[in-house]
Amino acid sequence: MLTVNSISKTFFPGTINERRALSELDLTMAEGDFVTVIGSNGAGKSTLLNAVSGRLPIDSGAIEIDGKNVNRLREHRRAKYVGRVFQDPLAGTAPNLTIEENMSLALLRGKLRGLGQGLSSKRRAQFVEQLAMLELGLEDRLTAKVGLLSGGQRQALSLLMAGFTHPRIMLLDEHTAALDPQRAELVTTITERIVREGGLTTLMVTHNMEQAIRLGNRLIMMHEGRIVYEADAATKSKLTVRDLLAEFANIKGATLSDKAFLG
Ligand SMILES: Nc1ncnc2c1ncn2[C@@H]1O[C@H](COP(=O)(O)OP(=O)(O)OP(=O)(O)O)[C@@H](O)[C@H]1O
Repeated sequence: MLTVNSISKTFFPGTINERRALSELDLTMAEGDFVTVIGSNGAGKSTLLNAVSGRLPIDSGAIEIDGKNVNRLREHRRAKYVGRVFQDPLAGTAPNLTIEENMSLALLRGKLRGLGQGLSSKRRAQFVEQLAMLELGLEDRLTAKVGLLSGGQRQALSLLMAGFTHPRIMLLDEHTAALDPQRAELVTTITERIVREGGLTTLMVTHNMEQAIRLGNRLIMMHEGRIVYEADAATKSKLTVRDLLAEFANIKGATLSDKAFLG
């Protein structure tokens, strides 16, 4: 479904600030795979997601979605294949638009059309049904401005919207990291549900090793732009945080992400 074939990315090549963020990285994901990604600071995790979403052009290698090379497909064109939720709850939604306006925009993602002539009652009923699934009471607040919602509520809405159009791949970039533990747990539960119910192929970066083990069917560890450790479903089901720490210890010069031990 997703094939990442030997991709490399260097920032500021040939300058004193040169940074090799991805180094001939390979990753293949089958339909329905849910891969969690952990790694040291600056390992290239966000760059990998940026490369897959088309936010960043890669220097070499190829990215294929459903066997189709998307290297030249710009981010807005790739948006119909790719759903994404960022760490910052402010990033995925427009604060000055209402909940229903945000949801309408999400439905139009990847299509070159505006908000059109408004919402049909059928569509509104759909929104209510989907919001009710979040169990946050947002279904009663369709016309509330999204800027009024809490970070956790906005992240839950972003997730719902990202899953809306059944993207071929869902990218989650530390999307629970900015939330307090209780809200992070809630958003994690909603993530599991949206991924499961949508059968979404998902790539999730997290600093939380316990979460990385608990969620998904595969786990990868990155360091210096490469995948340095990989656990398949069978290995992952028996994996412990201790095992992951031992794997980290095996990587020369690697220090865990600063946030690795935080909730
Ligand atoms: N836009 C950019 N311009 C210049 N350098 C960048 C840019 N984005 C990332 N880098 C560099 O590329 C490397 C990989 O960064 P990336 O953000 O992908 O790491 P990460 O694994 O997500 O790290 P963290 O866990 O700290 O968020 C780092 O050395 C970083 O400084």
